[in-house]
Amino acid sequence: GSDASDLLKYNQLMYRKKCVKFKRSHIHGWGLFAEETIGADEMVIEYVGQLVRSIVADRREVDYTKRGIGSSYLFRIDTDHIIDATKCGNFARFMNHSCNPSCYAKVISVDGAKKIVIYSKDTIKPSDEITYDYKFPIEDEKIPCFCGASNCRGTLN
Ligand SMILES: Nc1ncnc2c1ncn2[C@@H]1O[C@H](CN(CC[C@H](N)C(=O)O)CC2CN(Cc3cccs3)C2)[C@@H](O)[C@H]1O
Repeated sequence: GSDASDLLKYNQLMYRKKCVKFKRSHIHGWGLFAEETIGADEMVIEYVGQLVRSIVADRREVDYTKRGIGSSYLFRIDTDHIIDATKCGNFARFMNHSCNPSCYAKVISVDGAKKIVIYSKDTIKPSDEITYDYKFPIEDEKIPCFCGASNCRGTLN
């Protein structure tokens, strides 16, 4: 099933990381870009960070917002768990949102530990920006989306 394939691809990714780097993005600030061709349905990168429970993340979000960091290094895994990449994370935290993304996020279990991995949807060419749909919950205070896709929804939330 997909679990076995997830595990195989995760181990392959740990053995040989995909060549990616962060550069200025046309979408927003810094973005993550492929430096090699990445095939369709490949595991591109893990969204690394601290696994925290929702109540801890809520407290941190208030603190980060007060310190002007904002809350967008927080990645929700499920109703009770969040990955916080604010203090420790990898390049994955530079990925921007797109309404027509090159990748998608998936929660997998590795030895019982939940992890967020980013899979390519289609072939990604060198210097393509690596994006995924943030799937932010709908909010009153809108964040305008600059992904520029023809099917852009106009906002992130
Ligand atoms: N399609 C989009 N349209 C508009 N804005 C976007 C899009 N997609 C990502 N965004 C912004 O990017 C944040 C997600 N960020 C991804 C990387 C970001 N580009 C960066 O340079 O750090 C991480 C958060 C942590 N914050 C630190 C900051 C850096 C500069 C101003 S605040 C940004 C999001 O919360 C958004 O504010």
